[in-house]
Amino acid sequence: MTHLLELRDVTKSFGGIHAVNAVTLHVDKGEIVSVIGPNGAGKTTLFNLISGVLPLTSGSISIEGRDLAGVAPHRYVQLGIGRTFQNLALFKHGTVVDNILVGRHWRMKTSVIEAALHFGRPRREEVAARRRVEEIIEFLEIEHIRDKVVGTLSYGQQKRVELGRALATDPKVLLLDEIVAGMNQEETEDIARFILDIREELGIAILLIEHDMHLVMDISDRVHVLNFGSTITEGRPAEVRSHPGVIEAYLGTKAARAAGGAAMAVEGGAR
Ligand SMILES: Nc1ncnc2c1ncn2[C@@H]1O[C@H](COP(=O)(O)OP(=O)(O)OP(=O)(O)O)[C@@H](O)[C@H]1O
Repeated sequence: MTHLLELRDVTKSFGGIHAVNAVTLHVDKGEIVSVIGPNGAGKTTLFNLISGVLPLTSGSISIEGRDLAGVAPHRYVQLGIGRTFQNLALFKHGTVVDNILVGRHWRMKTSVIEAALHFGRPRREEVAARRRVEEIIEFLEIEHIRDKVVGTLSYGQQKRVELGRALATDPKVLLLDEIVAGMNQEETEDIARFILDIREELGIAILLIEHDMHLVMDISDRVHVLNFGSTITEGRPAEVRSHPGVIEAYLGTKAARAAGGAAMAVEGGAR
């Protein structure tokens, strides 16, 4: 079976450190998969490999059966890999519309030179791009801030704009890097709802890195656990939560105490 996104024995070394070590994982259409692990486990490096920001040391990554070896990083977006970043990477002086439109332009086929030579396609593409941006704005319920300068918005609103920009690339799989970090509970619940809607209504698969264990356990179909770059285990949230290797990996760290507490609360139905 061809998976939507497939990593096989993916390794990334920095000098002597295996930041990611022989990781094999996949995401199928319609799935929400989370990658968790203590600080330094290799999660961000893994995302940077999947989105073409970093080259692999060894192994392979494919999307819809197409091996990404030799594919230029900017083409990853066109092949359907979209992402958000851990630290907001928005144009703070641009409006919400401008920022989401940037995502659309990453996806568009027309280059600047082509745009200078032909008129028909670029113009049609531009009209279609603006229409798509408006659909995304409506989907994310941010009509009321569409013309606001991004730098003036709250952190939660900015995160939503970043989500919008990633959606504007029309991804087949969307990588969300700690999308709810720094958000309050209400904002987190809003994002959880949007993630589920993105899957249900837009048919986009999701791969997320997350420290918020409530979110992970609530919305993931499968959870992949890393520690020191290697996979500890992979499975349904309930299986992963009680895995001895996972508990051990988290024990003693701050994230672990939060995670352990969250896991227990979830198990105990305290939410
Ligand atoms: N550019 C780099 N050069 C050298 N080492 C790196 C580089 N990037 C990451 N590392 C190392 O690789 C390991 C994995 O780091 P990574 O940032 O991927 O972990 P993480 O799971 O995302 O951590 P966090 O939860 O804190 O964001 C760490 O030991 C880190 O120091």
